[in-house]
Amino acid sequence: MAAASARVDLDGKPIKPMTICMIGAGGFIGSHLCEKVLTETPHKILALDVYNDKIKHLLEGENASLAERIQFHRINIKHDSRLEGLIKMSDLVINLAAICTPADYNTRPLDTIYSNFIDALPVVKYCSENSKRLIHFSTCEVYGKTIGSFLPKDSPLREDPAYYILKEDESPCIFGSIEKQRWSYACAKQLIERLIYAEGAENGLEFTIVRPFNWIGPRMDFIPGIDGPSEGVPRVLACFSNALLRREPLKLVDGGQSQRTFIYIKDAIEAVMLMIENPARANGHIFNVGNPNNEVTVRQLAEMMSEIYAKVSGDQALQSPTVDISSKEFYGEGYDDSDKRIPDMTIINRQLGWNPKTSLWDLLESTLTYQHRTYAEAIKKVIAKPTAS
Ligand SMILES: NC(=O)c1ccc[n+]([C@@H]2O[C@H](COP(=O)([O-])OP(=O)(O)OC[C@H]3O[C@@H](n4cnc5c(N)ncnc54)[C@H](O)[C@@H]3O)[C@@H](O)[C@H]2O)c1
Ligand SMILES: O=c1ccn([C@@H]2O[C@H](COP(=O)(O)OP(=O)(O)O[C@H]3OC[C@@H](O)[C@H](O)[C@H]3O)[C@@H](O)[C@H]2O)c(=O)[nH]1
Repeated sequence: MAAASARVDLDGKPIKPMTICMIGAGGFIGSHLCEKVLTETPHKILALDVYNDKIKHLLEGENASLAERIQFHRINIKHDSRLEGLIKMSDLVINLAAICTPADYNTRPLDTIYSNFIDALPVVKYCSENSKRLIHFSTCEVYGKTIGSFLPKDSPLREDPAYYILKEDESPCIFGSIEKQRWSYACAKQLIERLIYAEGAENGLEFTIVRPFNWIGPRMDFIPGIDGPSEGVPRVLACFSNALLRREPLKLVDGGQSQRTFIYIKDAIEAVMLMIENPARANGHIFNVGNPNNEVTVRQLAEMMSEIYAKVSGDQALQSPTVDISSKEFYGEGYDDSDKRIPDMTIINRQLGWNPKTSLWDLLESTLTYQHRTYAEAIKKVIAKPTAS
């Protein structure tokens, strides 16, 4: 791979091939990161996960030169003595492993807290003790609610970006009360961020923390009843895709008034690659990774997805494409929500010169084309099957 080994970093220095221990490599983000690393760099991957369905095409791929640089280890990091050895064999550790679907935060708060804090502890410890660089995946949810959300509805200050733009080094983390168990995830992620930061300050751990802002694209989560449990509740992209595939109305939680900025997974992966290959610029930093230009309310997202799905599938959109549902009915007791999430891009721009490219319309069009191609036939078969009475 002569071309790949001649690659240089942002400062013109040659990038040495490395071995990356990727924990949670079998998930949505991990699968895209594995693909990118294998196809565009000479690096090797030790891929750790309990599942590998989303990276099977890389492990058994027709392309042997890719498959020989990735080694899958079926490991649950909760209890597996092989973890430290694999970390020791690596130059860089990337930890993606987590329970990260909101339907779990208030219904399985213990699992959520263990997964996002306790289970991440040994990873941080082994990295620190063995002087391994760590890229840890946190979340935009650590910001919680915006300051603006506490102002009166008609306050002109709500229009002032100072009250809603989320900055890594300035914004506070604002969560709801303990009864609102939605925040169990954000709180666990915040504490592991603080621990990693402290390991950096006191023991010299080389770290980068990533705060993803709603990354979406192919292979995200699962379609209930097809490649995941029928009663499971994935994140919004898969919930809405499932409804579109089944020709059912899209459910808007509490009227779909919450706002999100969505970023195409392929844009976001470019940012992670820059972090991987530019340690001098990325170490010691926390990075927002999102697309501030792609903001919509959840209602607008539903309307856009309905329009685009009609175009890619050739089916007419439903007469009433959405239906309102209370958060209590949809998620159960203890749900709460982030009102608005716009990332400030100053730090990632300054350190890595990165900017997202893909518009919301374009990323939904390519993602829904994938969803239709992957699931439409399977859904038709399930719908056609008579149900047992
Ligand atoms: N997708 C997003 O927009 C988003 C947003 C914010 C934060 N994040 C964070 O990014 C990371 C990856 O998210 P994702 O969207 O790819 O989620 P995902 O659920 O698709 O991937 C997580 C992977 O971790 C694995 N895993 C979980 N616990 C494990 C354990 N004990 N041992 C081994 N493997 C384990 C899962 O099997 C899964 O394959 C998570 O830490 C998540 O909190 C993602
Ligand atoms: O069918 C649905 C699903 C979801 N929603 C709403 O859509 C919004 C987005 O929901 P998502 O399931 O994508 O999850 P959220 O954006 O709330 O949280 C996510 O943020 C970043 C990551 O850390 C996690 O992946 C997850 O916590 C929420 O307001 C939710 O209430 C619906 O209105 N209908």
